[in-house]
Amino acid sequence: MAEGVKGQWAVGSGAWERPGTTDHSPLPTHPHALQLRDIWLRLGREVILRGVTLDVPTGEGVTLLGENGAGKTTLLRVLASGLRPTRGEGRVLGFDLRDGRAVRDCIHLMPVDAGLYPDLTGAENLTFALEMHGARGDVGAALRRVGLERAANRRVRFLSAGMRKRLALARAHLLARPVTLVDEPFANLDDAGRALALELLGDLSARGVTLVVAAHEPHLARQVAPRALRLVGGKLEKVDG
Ligand SMILES: Nc1ncnc2c1ncn2[C@@H]1O[C@H](COP(=O)(O)OP(=O)(O)OP(=O)(O)O)[C@@H](O)[C@H]1O
Repeated sequence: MAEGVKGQWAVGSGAWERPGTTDHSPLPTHPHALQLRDIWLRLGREVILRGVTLDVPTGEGVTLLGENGAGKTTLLRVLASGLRPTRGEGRVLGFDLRDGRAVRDCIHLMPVDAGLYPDLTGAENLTFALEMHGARGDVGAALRRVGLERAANRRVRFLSAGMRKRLALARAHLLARPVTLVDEPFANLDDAGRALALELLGDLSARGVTLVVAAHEPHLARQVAPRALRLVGGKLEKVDG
């Protein structure tokens, strides 16, 4: 732990079993899934985040709101250690954000564009994701659950936007990382797809996964991630009600 921040971070230890898989190798757990302290981020000439401080107890669900361009995706990328803050510090399950490898092992980010490999099939994308995390799971069942069994052997580049979103949700559900960040999970989905997204994310939440859901549909997102925060002017504001 860096000098100067001792005592600022809650500590804890334990083991995490990957829910939904047959792989029970322990991962660290911690009373706080996310801890951010005065995070600033500049991208080019623009300062996107201007002092974001956040504590998310493990297992809590957070809905992240904010208008287009507010910085939701950027904040999710910081949390996934994909972008290094210009200033400030953060921890994911006790791991310093600068320890990208440790953070990426316990976190999954579902990007807004689904973040799939276009030249792999649906089944290959899921299998590859499991292998990357050293986890096991039932790829066929995951594809069936999201209604993509017939698309299992089609390359992702030939799937529709909604089908890709379903596949990305299936991957997030299969991986069930202790901290799961989802960027606009309801976009591009039909009514049944939105219900499915709620079901899969609700399932993760019920298993103790800490969810952060960036969305423009608070009425949906808060069903699975009740605490709502809004990014305004690069800072987080509490949303009442
Ligand atoms: N690579 C980049 N370089 C420079 N600026 C960027 C970069 N990526 C994003 N931005 C800027 O950061 C700001 C926040 O973008 P971000 O995608 O985080 O917003 P958002 O809240 O997710 O928006 P939306 O609701 O439209 O998805 C925007 O002004 C955007 O132009």
